[in-house]
Amino acid sequence: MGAIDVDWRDFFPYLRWFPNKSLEMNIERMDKRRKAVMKTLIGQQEKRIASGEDVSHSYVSFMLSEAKVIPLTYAHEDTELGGYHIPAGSEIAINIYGCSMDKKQWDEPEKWKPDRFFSSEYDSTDMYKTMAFGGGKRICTGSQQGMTISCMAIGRFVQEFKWRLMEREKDDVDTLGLTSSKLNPMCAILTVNLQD
Ligand code: HEM
Repeated sequence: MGAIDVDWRDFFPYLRWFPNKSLEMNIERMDKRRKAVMKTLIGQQEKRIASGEDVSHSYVSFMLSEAKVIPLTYAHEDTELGGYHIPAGSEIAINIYGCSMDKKQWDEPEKWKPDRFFSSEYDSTDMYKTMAFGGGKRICTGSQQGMTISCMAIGRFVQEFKWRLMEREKDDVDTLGLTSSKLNPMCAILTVNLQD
């Protein structure tokens, strides 16, 4: 949640001094809760390791052994990435919207064409194609579960119900923040699909 929260000051770096208290408090609250959970998990794992239990295949052990966890978007030292020179101290934001609209990667990217994923050209298991789950070492650990639940839920909604828009409802999707959201909540009428 914190990662996709938008701080408008990022778009106007010269206004960085301007306070944005609600965002900062929100991030602080999430950070406290995350730290409390992580501290407990790490504590439990450390106890298991100290007792000699073999926990080498656990995710937390892996993270503990590689504990120099590097945020994806901050360059600690001068580095080369994809042929670009990134000076130390730079913050890097990946333009996922731009990647998803890249015509070299996607045929008619602006069109809603879920059928495109039937083609072998678009491998739905290729996590880097959409970056929906992030990437690298900190990639979403629940990606498989997220994919399974989302696909199953959407499939069931489509199979079990007939969908139609409320009268005068129009397709007014627009991009707000970092994700695409409806400008106004969509009102749809669902009826149970009794045909099958
Ligand atoms: C469709 C559903 C989901 C989406 C779109 C999603 C997306 C993401 C994204 C974008 C990240 C940040 C990755 C990065 O920093 O590169 C993330 C991290 C994470 N997600 Fe998910 N996620 C989903 C479902 C889940 C589920 C079901 C779980 C757990 C059961 C989960 C657990 C996590 C955890 C633990 C992290 C932090 C990983 C780390 O920092 O090492 N996610 N997720």
